[in-house]
Amino acid sequence: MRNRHATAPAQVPGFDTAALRANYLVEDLFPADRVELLHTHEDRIVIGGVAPAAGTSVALEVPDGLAADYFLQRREAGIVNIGAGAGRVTVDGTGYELEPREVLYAGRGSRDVVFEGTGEAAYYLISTTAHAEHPTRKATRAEATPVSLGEQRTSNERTIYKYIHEQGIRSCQLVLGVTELAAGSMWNTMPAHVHGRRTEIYLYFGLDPDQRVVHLMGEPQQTRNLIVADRQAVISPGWSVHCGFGTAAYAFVWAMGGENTDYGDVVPYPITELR
Ligand SMILES: O=C(O)C(=O)C[C@H](O)C(=O)CO
Ligand SMILES: [Zn+2]
Repeated sequence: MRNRHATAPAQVPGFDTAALRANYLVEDLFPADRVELLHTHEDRIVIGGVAPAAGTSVALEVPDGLAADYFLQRREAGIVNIGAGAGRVTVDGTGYELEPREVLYAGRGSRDVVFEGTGEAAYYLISTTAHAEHPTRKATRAEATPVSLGEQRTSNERTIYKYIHEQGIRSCQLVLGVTELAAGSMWNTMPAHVHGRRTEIYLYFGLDPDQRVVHLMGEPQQTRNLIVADRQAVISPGWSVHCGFGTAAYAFVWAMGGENTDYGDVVPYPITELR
């Protein structure tokens, strides 16, 4: 399991492009033969990914760094099929079919998680610490809570599908959804915001290989940018804005862990206030 230390905002002005990418961008998350994992000390979130070959299956192993008997012994996880075709995840012997962009929540205490390869499915996992057991549950796109935001005029017309949240699949601290942009809309998350009580991670997907998302991060008064490719993630500490624009169509999984699960607990910064 890779490890990322937490950073302070005062470090950011001293980071060059390589250091920014080394601290906040996560690349190479979807191998075929194992679940690639990365732990960040920002709210102790673990993200992972696997894209098993058709006819194979890959189990979620517990890495040494968690010092646990099994991965979800003290954790919960959200799993999203970000691939182009259906997949199947088995949790403690129960199989869950996951169509593209559908979400499975696996509660604390789940022992065996297995990702089945269909050739087209790719599984993204995000895990936060958990102090209580909530039932393992899947949600289809129709069961998600859609929130429509933005306008065509400002190129940010989009639908935020909330899956794991206070009115949806319940969790200890994980809040997760998928944002889809309307055709021609390129900007996500405008106005940008921060939420000091939670870390958020965006996993961009559905982007053509020769296109990129320009992701803005940093304190609102001193932003930096990361050039992000398909299936790469960006870690946003509680002090960092997070928004971006794509050079072509894309979607992203956003997920948060931290002190509360109140989706609305954010401080927005209009574009006119960003520097
Ligand atoms: O497009 C958006 O706006 C988002 O997807 C915002 C995320 O939901 C988010 O950052 C939640 O804090
Ligand atoms: Zn946010």
